[in-house]
Amino acid sequence: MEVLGGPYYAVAGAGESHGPAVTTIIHGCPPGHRIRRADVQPYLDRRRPGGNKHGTPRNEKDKVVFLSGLYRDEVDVLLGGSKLSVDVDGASFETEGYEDGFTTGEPIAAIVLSTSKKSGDYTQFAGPNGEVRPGHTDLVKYHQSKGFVDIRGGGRSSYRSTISDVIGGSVARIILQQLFGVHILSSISQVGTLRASKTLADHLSIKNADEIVSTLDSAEIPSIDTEFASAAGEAIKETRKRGDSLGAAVEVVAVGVPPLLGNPLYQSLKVRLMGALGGLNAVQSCEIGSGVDVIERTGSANNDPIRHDGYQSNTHGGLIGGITTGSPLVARVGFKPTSTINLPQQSVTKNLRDIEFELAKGRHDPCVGVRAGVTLESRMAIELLNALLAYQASAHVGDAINLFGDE
Ligand SMILES: Cc1cc2nc3c(=O)[nH]c(=O)nc-3n(C[C@H](O)[C@H](O)[C@H](O)COP(=O)(O)O)c2cc1C
Ligand SMILES: C=C(O[C@@H]1CC(C(=O)O)=C[C@@H](OP(=O)(O)O)[C@H]1O)C(=O)O
Repeated sequence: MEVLGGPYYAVAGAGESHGPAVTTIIHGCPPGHRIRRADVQPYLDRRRPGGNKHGTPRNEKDKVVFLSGLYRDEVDVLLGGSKLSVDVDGASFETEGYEDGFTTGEPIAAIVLSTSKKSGDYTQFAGPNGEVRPGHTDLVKYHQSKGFVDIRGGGRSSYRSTISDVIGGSVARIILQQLFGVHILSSISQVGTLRASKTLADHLSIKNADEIVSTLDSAEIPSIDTEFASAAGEAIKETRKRGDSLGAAVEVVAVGVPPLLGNPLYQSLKVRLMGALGGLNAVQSCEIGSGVDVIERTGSANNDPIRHDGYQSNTHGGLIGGITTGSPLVARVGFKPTSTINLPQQSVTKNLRDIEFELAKGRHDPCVGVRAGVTLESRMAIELLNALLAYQASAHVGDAINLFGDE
């Protein structure tokens, strides 16, 4: 089944790039946590298309409406925000979404409408004679679906589907922050051949997290290294003008992570995290801690010294044996250059006739790394909350379970 996280905290999504809406259902959310729509919306604002001049020109507002799973007795506060109206069969129906409530432990559903679609731009890809973009899902999805794939935008394989990741991840990170003060941030560390000279992992702590968040949130290229960010912005602009695209790397770091979460082997937090981050659209690599740099080190240079108060350095990136150590969780994710470009390329039609492919129309990101950070953070939050719930489900065998006091 296509869910993120799980089995304890799981996020299910539905909806194509040019469909009416993207729908999300969160299963397994623990009860009693305050969730305000206004606390989730800023994460969707970071993800939305049209919010960054270095991203796709498609401009969606992506306002979230919560439909279930929240409650409080002050119903005017619970319902104090969004309205939902639908016209069907000549009749109009109106209701309110949830604005501010406490999780009940029951499924949380949310909806985000898609309103800025130019589906006519994609007729080039329709039917058996439709053309195939090298690097996108057009060919494999067409044949896998026996020709019934939605070809508008990237269909279900579009980055638009990650609205669900961000809604599920935002609820998870709000809860992790309420419980343990966890902060999860990301920073672009490479664009093409340009590399940042500062790393987020070296600079982030629980104390300065809010300050770093506000700097990154206001940046066009969200990177802790502002000099690199302005050079990267220029490179993206120039590359887009030439009709081409650029790859990127994004660093994701969580601080305040509780120790001892995660299973040791086949479902280890390392496996899960690498799958969750490495499985995102356009990702080609996912490194933990020092990543590929460890290959050239000796053990004496790579081992993190330990004292009674914890690990003294963090080449391990917060995980040993797939279990959290309490050190920051550190990952570095590598993205390929956007496959949809404005240059001629060799390709085929869906029925495998050779063609010289040229993109007719469409709105695309010239460097996918620019908008990817919030989704990586969200996926990390989902895996962390799932691991926390798994720990609590398995680590207290033998503890008394009482409802009305002592037996
Ligand atoms: C933030 C982000 C934005 C993206 N925007 C585009 C885009 O505008 N055009 C495009 O062709 N691919 C875009 N992609 C990549 C495609 O979704 C992805 O390449 C496609 O689903 C195929 O999956 P794969 O590259 O993982 O094999 C984007 C990816 C991310 C992470
Ligand atoms: C719609 C979003 O980004 C899209 C991601 C995407 C892709 O192939 O992944 C391709 C483009 O799709 P379209 O041409 O349908 O607009 C991007 O704009 C979004 O992030 O919400």
